[in-house]
Amino acid sequence: MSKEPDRIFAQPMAQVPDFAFNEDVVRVFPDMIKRSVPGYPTIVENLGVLAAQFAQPHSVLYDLGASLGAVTQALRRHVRTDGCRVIAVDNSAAMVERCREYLNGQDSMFQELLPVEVIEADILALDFKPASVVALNFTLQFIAPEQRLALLGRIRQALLPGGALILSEKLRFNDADEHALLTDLHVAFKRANGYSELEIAQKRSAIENVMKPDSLEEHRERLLAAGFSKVVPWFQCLNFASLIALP
Ligand SMILES: C[S@@+](CC[C@H](N)C(=O)[O-])C[C@H]1O[C@@H](n2cnc3c(N)ncnc32)[C@H](O)[C@@H]1O
Ligand SMILES: O=C(O)C(=O)C[C@]1(C(=O)O)C=C[C@@H](O)C=C1
Repeated sequence: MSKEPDRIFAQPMAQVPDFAFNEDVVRVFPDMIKRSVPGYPTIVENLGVLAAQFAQPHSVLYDLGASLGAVTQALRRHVRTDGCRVIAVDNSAAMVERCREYLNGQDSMFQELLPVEVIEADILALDFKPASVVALNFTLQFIAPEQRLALLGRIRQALLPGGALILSEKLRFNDADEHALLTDLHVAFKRANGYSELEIAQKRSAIENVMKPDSLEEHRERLLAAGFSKVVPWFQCLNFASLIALP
């Protein structure tokens, strides 16, 4: 993975453009996500461990909004179930191109990995195959809020008995004090990871129009409305969490 440091928001910008998963972001993405999302390495590695418990023989494992394929690589490190294959999907051409390179690297270093296909597509237009594991790792928050329920409904329909959706998201909190505290602590996390006040402020304004976090309660209610039977949070670090949703 690229070691290039994220300096995207380091210089003052006259007008901060909306955040996009373009070539510039792709180049620094491993550094950006690790320094921005508390618990990210733990979530990614354990997503593989969890997936191994839900993977059903001869089924598909989806990594939706795969970016550079960190989750796909974790699935391939941990899932040993017969006949499984991974489908990684992203609608950023720059991400998909680099993701394929990284997965080729993984193929050349390890044997007997699950087969993987990387597709450049909009997950809202995807024709889902029967799947035992679906990972949405910090992707749903970039989908327009009015499209989220329909997408989760289609994922639920595709899920096989014994499978699971694993959903990781930045959270907002209905209690104003809780929201303020965890937001401040997230800023402290970013500062401790070397981001300046300017970088933190410019990134905040870049993502505010394109990334709309929900509360844990909203996630739970929407997942149940989409037909999931049980929602179990398995990880939270500050204002970032990951949930297991069972069909
Ligand atoms: C925060 S990143 C996901 C990080 C990644 N899952 C990981 O764990 O490293 C969100 C990704 O979702 C992708 N994305 C956003 N909307 C999408 C859509 N409608 N269809 C497919 N991919 C989408 C973006 O291009 C971006 O790569
Ligand atoms: O909240 C932030 O500041 C973030 O940077 C979050 C977040 C995310 O959750 O996906 C936003 C964009 C980048 O992909 C990396 C991290």
